[in-house]
Amino acid sequence: MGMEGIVLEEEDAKDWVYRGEGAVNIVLGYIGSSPVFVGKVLRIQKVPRFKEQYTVGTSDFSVHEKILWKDSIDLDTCSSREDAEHLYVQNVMIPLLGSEHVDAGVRVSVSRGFLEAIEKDNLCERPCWRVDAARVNILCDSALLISDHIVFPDGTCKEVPCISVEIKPKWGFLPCSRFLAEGNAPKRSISRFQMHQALKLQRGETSGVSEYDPLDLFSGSIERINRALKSLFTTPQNNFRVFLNGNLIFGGLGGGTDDTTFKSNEAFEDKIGDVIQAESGQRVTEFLNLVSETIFQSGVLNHLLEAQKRDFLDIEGAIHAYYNVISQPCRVCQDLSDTELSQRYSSLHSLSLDESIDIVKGFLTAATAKDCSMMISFRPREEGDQVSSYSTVLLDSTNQLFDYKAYFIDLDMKPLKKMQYYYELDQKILRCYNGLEKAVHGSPDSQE
Ligand SMILES: O=P(O)(O)O[C@@H]1[C@@H](OP(=O)(O)O)[C@H](OP(=O)(O)O)[C@H](O)[C@H](OP(=O)(O)O)[C@H]1OP(=O)(O)O
Ligand SMILES: Nc1ncnc2c1ncn2[C@@H]1O[C@H](COP(=O)(O)OP(=O)(O)OP(=O)(O)O)[C@@H](O)[C@H]1O
Ligand SMILES: [Zn+2]
Repeated sequence: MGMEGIVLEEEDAKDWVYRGEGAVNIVLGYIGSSPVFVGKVLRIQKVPRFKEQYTVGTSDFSVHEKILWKDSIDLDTCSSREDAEHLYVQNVMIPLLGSEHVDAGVRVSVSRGFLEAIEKDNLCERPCWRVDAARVNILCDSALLISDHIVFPDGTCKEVPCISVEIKPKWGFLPCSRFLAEGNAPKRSISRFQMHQALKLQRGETSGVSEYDPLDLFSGSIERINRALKSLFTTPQNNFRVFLNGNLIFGGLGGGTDDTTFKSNEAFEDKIGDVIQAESGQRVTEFLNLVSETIFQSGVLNHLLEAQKRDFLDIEGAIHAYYNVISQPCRVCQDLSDTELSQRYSSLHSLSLDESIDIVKGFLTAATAKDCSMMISFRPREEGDQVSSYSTVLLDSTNQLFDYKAYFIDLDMKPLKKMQYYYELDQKILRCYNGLEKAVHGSPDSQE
């Protein structure tokens, strides 16, 4: 469907309603009647408030970034950041995740009046802390039109309910790089997500530790997938949300870690009564079974795991390749006084530019896959429904058959300059986790 010639103007803003947002984008659902937009969401870029100037265009891509991605995207010919992001999804992420699970969307032109109206009209819907942090970037001239993953477009005439989950799975594997320092051994046995919880707790970014462990969700075992879902339900943080007919009924809006709007189990049980035909008190369990079964059967996370594994050296290895790529002295090796230690990384520093580029590209691609979310939507099929174009899943215990679809969202390119930050964050997480271990198990030299 061509979007040429279409420009969203100020008066169109009333047809778009707040859906949610992350740190970088705000997402609106469509309630108007234009066939071009029905069943779509609009994803609009934001700009941090503390940043003095709005920016547009691709000036924020560095020379090295342009070289890094040159085989997949010609960043020089991109007219805007949306343009570049769109090509990144199209050329880098879709080949990894499969086009049946990703909609790259199309760009649509927006006027400044439209963006200003969107900013003004949605202020009260947005979480305060998100409003304080960023606003709509009114200098953008386009936004992305993406299919709305929480509705089924070929709406039957009957009112069929639709229930959707949004899961931010995070890192599904343990690193096994030979470049991990000895002191960092916990990384080989404890998930990054669980270790990060300790730091988040210490920094007050969460008030409680999540029970969720991504290794369960990615395990391929139905029991462990189910355990992961139960943990997500108990401690959702920003990793789990549920929508009923497009409305949030469980989890926090706006993506924060700790603004979970707690809804009692009973209220949730009542709300999903139309979709899950189980007795009250059993519906949550059955719903989580349905999601587990779907993840298990569809194998949709296998692709994501493969994409995440493009990081095969871990940041402790990739950081050295990064300094090769930007042709600067390695800050990590510089700080190592011990020559023996820095010898360890000399093999990385003698790699060719192309080899270094491949390592860093793999790392950043994996970073996208470690931070994206997955949306799975379900609608019950009824006796007499025609053959469905969707996959189906059977909920054994209630003998209900559901259409479902699974999509990945938020597949943004991670900036190259974040590499040093990734290295530092990793060190902080380890220091904090090791400190905690000591506190719990006693220091190594304390007598038992
Ligand atoms: O570093 P992490 O694992 O904490 O991930 C960040 C996310 O934090 P969380 O999932 O809550 O732990 C963080 O999410 P929140 O803003 O905390 O919801 C962002 O997704 C961030 O990506 P970006 O800077 O917007 O490109 C994420 O940064 P990246 O590491 O993916 O670049
Ligand atoms: N295609 C879609 N269909 C339905 N809902 C969507 C879609 N895309 C995004 N959303 C909703 O909007 C929210 C914000 O979108 P998104 O995660 O893309 O924002 P972001 O700013 O890029 O996030 P982050 O801070 O993680 O980078 C999502 O959490 C989801 O609830
Ligand atoms: Zn180095």
